Amino acid sequence: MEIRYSTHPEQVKAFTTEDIRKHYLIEELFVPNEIKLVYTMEDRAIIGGITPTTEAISLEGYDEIKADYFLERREVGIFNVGGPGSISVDGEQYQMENKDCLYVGLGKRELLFTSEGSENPAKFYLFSAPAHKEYPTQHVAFKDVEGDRLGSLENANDRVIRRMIHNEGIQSCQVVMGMTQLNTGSVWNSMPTHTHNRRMEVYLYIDLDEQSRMFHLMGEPTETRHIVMKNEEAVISPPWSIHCGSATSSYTFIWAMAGENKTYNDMDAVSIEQLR
Ligand SMILES: O=C[C@H](O)[C@@H](O)CC(=O)C(=O)O
Ligand SMILES: [Zn+2]
Repeated sequence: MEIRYSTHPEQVKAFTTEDIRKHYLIEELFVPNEIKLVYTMEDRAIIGGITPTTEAISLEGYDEIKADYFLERREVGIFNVGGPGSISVDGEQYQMENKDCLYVGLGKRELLFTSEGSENPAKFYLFSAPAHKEYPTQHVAFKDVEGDRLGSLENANDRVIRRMIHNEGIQSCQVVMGMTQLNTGSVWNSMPTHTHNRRMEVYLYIDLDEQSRMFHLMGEPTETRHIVMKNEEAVISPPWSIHCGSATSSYTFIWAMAGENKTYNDMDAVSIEQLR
């Protein structure tokens, strides 16, 4: 498990491109037959990728969290961004098609991740946060969530947002999670942008082709920086940072938050005049 410390906005003013990437960008999440985990001190979230091939992969406790099993003091939201697979939670089997979501609460001991085939393996994306109460395990199939239309083609941000783990959906202690899909010809997400000092957020960009790049924007509204990202990379947004971006093609992203509250609308809107 890799550890990422928190950063102060004053530090970021002097960051080089390499510094920014080292602190916020998460590359190579989906390595065949491996578990990749990044523990960020921002709200103690753990971001992960699990890519089983021929054998099942078990998610266990780690010394970094001094836990005998992963969910001893945590909850986790999971999306499958690869081929079909399944997750077994204390013996209960959940089928996970592409873009399906599973929430697993505090206290579940055995988590086994399996791919249906090794040529097109499942890619399980994880977002975990500390939890103090058990909520039931819940699966939501992508096809069963209609979603809401946001933006417009004129503004190059025509998109569909699906909220899976949130106040009116799957219940959790801290984790709020969902997926936004940009329609063809649209490239901008989350603009006009916002911060939410109550919650950190992570974006995982998917469905970008090999030659496309995301120009993700971060930083204080008056000190913006950008990170050039590829398909299947994630980026950590500290609570004080904006998080939005534009890519060279349309794409999908999974957003995940944890912190002080679970109120999706609790955002501090940033007007376009404020941005520097
Ligand atoms: O705090 C909420 C998040 O940044 C995202 O949900 C924004 C988003 O999905 C979008 O604009 O499409
Ligand atoms: Zn946000």
